Amino acid sequence: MHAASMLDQALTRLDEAARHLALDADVLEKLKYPRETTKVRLMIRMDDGSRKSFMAWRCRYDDTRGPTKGGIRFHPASTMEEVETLAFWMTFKCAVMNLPYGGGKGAVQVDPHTLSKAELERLSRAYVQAFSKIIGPDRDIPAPDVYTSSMIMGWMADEYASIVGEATPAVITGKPIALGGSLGRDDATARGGYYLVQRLAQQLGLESGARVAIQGFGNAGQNIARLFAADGYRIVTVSDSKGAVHNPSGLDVEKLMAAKRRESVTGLAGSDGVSILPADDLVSVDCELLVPAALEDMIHEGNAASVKARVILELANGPLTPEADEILATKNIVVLPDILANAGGVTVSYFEWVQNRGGYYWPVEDVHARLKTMMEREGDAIWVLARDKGITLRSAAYVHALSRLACAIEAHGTQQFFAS
Ligand SMILES: NC(=O)C1=CN([C@@H]2O[C@H](COP(=O)(O)OP(=O)(O)OC[C@H]3O[C@@H](n4cnc5c(N)ncnc54)[C@H](O)[C@@H]3O)[C@@H](O)[C@H]2O)C=CC1
Ligand SMILES: O=C(O)CCC(=O)C(=O)O
Repeated sequence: MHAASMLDQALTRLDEAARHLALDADVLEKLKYPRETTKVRLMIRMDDGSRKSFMAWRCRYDDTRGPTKGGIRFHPASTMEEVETLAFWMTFKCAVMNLPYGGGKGAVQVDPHTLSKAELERLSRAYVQAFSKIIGPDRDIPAPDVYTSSMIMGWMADEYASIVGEATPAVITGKPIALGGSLGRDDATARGGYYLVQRLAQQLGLESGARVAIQGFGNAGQNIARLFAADGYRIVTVSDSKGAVHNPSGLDVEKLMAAKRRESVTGLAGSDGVSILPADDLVSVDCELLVPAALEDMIHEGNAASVKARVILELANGPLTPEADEILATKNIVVLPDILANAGGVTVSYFEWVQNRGGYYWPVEDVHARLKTMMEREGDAIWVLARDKGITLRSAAYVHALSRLACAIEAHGTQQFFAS
């Protein structure tokens, strides 16, 4: 991760989108900087009685369109710049989907795999204690991201309830169903991307039987593998942080998931024609559809030219650098951009928040139907905008979001209300 320049890189997409709109200078001034980022050193008791501290952040990038919304990441390489960049992307993602939210994000710099379950719970509760004045159902609403889960969201919701003295499920989404989570949030990130590909399959030249390579095999990667495999796509290569496995005839997704539960997808190597591949080679595998579903900057100046896929579905946030975008455009590779492609997660988080506030819970079929409608509506609008303006889908997604943000900034007038 090139964290130092991450936000500047992300802002180049804003500048590019601004060229296609007649915007007041105030709009760009407002969106160029995070509104507030809070940094806290969390201190927890370890199982052996010692104390250990961890750096943690929460950024509320922009709240013009509503309370800030975005996940919390537990990762050893997380930095403040990464959190601010992810929060910037959330601002645009929520606007792309027309959700009544601004953008936020949080992180703890930790490798959660080195903690016991009890230590992980203490760390999750410590995060909420530290940020309890920043989060809130009408202020800032966290959710899961890399290496956080529904179990962690449940602990966090429970901690918030004990701080404020009443159950407040709408403060956090991605919770366990038993604590007010929504049906369908578990696979929503992948499902949104899947609905988008289904909708655009003809224009993208994709059909059942197409070969798919997936980078990252967590929530987003596993669920997209399952959904595509059930639809007749052939999953030929999959990677996780330990390495990659490859089978040109197709990998068995259930077996991949079992191997991942044991430790890593690489555990499948040696069986049924499955070979190990250096993880870096995944990007250049022969396939029609490449799905980055891990971390930022995985496709860059150094490897973009080797991509053979016709289409890239960005389930990860920021997996392509701006330099990679340029190289891929010259190769006519279509990129379904993160702020649209992975927006299924936050969209079903929004449904969860709505259900929490209404106290009425929807069947999973309703969640799926509403998600499909929204992915298709915004996907179609962005496709048409890109075609009419002769720009990439990424630029069109930013133009689409920026015009909504600009309207909201203007509507607020000069004295924007800040809930503080
Ligand atoms: N969970 C969610 O609701 C959403 C997640 N995203 C994004 O999707 C991406 C993945 O997130 P999740 O699946 O939720 O995380 P996760 O924690 O469930 O899984 C992450 C996966 O990435 C793998 N990984 C880590 N480093 C890697 C590397 N260098 N090469 C290959 N694989 C590597 C891990 O082994 C793991 O399988 C992130 O960019 C996240 O921000 C985006 C929208 C929503
Ligand atoms: O579900 C949410 O609220 C946010 C998910 C997230 O962090 C993301 O879309 O990157």
